[in-house]
Amino acid sequence: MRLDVVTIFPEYLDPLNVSLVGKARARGRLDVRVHDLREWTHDRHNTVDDTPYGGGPGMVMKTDPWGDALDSVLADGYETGAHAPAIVVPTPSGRPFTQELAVELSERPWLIFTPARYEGIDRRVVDEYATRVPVYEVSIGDYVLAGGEAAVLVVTEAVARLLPGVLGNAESHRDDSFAPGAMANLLEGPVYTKPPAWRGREIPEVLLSGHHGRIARWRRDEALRRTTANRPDLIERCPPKAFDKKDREM
Ligand SMILES: Nc1ccccc1-c1cnco1
Repeated sequence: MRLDVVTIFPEYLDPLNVSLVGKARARGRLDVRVHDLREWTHDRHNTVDDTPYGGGPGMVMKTDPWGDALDSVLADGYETGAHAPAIVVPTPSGRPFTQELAVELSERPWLIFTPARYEGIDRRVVDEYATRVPVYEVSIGDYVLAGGEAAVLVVTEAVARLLPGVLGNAESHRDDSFAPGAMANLLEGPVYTKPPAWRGREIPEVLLSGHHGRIARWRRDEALRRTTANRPDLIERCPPKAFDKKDREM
């Protein structure tokens, strides 16, 4: 997968050089290119924004720098063999970013992120490029950020970990919260590791029993408990599947 990010704060994307995404890049699973939007400005002050038509607070990001940047990134990608790009616009007014959307994005060969600052990007930029490529307007949650770069980090990590060969077997995303299966749509329950006792706190007995069926049931009960407490909407929306026969017999 190729990822391009066009931003006025390229250094904000430095975390893409470390950890899971950094390793995926080193392994050649991910080709990440970060571009400074100001490269496509031509005035002395490298201007990227202006006052909004119709008045109102804040500034709006201008059409020309974005248009020149996206034309350049698209041309470069096509010239180097990339194909089927999609533009991802982080915005508070976008569709919610979910695991399902992460899976959809992970199946695309090329994503171009356009994190905006200020009040957003002149709408004509999205309208123009939506005639050429799929455009995903995506929100990572109902809160206000100063810009979309943090959302790019979130989306990139959620997508990268789904790429083949990025997660080792030990880190399989099979048991993720929201992954399909009996625990689908349930939050993950508590986890424990050595030592067996810590400051007078012991491990739940069942986890030491070696009885896989009882352990599986305990984990599901704990997941149900946590989901009911923290995300009752997930229970209402998709009642968890019953344990299948093999679980009951274990
Ligand atoms: N608040 C923001 C400001 C600028 C660009 C994206 C966002 C955003 C994305 N998801 C939630 O908020």
